[in-house]
Amino acid sequence: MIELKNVTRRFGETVAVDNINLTIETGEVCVLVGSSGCGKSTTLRMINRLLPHSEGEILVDGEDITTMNPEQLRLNMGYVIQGTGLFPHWTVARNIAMVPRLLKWPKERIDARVHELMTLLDLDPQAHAHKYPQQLSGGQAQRVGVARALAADPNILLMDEPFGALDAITRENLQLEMLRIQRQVRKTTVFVTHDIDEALKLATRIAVMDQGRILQHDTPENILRDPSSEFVENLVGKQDRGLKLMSLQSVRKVMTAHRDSRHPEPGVDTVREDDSARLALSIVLWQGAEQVPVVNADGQEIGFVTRERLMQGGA
Ligand SMILES: Nc1ncnc2c1ncn2[C@@H]1O[C@H](COP(=O)(O)OP(=O)(O)OP(=O)(O)O)[C@@H](O)[C@H]1O
Repeated sequence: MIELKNVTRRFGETVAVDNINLTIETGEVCVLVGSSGCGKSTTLRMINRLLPHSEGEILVDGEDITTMNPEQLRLNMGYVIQGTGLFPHWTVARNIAMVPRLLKWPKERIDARVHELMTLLDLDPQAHAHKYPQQLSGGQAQRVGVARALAADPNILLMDEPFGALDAITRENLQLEMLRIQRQVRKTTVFVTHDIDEALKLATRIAVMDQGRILQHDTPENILRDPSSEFVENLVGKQDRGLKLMSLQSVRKVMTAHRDSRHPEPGVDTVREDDSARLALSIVLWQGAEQVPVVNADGQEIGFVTRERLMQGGA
């Protein structure tokens, strides 16, 4: 658990972070979102002591970080930044192995860990382990950055606009990867972005920041349903809130189940039970259909979702 209590950071006259209180529970993904200059990165960098805080207290698992050795603290916190920060003259494998080498793990353990992480991040070890960062695509390099942050199995992951420089498709793929990996490894994560859609997709809870303050700290659903101020309302988008809520809802929640699963009709569009209600709505609207069949991970048809139910869904 990470706790920020009345934390302020000043740069000369500028108050970058203004007396914030924030608790990030173990295993949750807290996304800091807000416009440029609102204090997101400063908040993140105070947590791993890359920046000292001017006032207040920051506790990790109940312990004040100023009483800890900064190097030890950072070894327990993976850090991923935009543009990766990989060492250009080191191979992918060596970049990922950076912290385990610092910790003097035996070579076999390091090799096994590099292999395991590259596989987890969908990077073929045979094809990529011996490449240099400039031989990778932007998306691959960012995956290596995430693998490096996870290498010594830290409890905490700090991610500062990690997907900010990527094209929309690669970005979406990496967001999905992150959700998958998070389900497997459950790191306490603080994630900075200025993209509200990225925040809504990835967060357990979102902290909306403006001018160094936290305006609202709540689940994506509550932020959409009940924005605490006009600023937050504008940030989440007044007009398409209903659609965004549907993106958060799975088909599973709005479907009618068949008594027995069956083979789907050939050639008919289907949705999976963990697809979003928004996708199902898009399909019924596009096809002018009254309902769409729902399949499970094995491709068996297990139910259907109706246009009528979907139209009630975002309310
Ligand atoms: N090293 C520094 N020296 C002086 N002022 C700084 C420094 N770092 C940040 N600031 C100021 O503190 C404020 C918050 O900056 P910060 O980088 O935390 O914002 P941010 O929300 O992460 O912005 P962005 O999304 O553009 O990265 C800004 O006004 C910025 O100019």
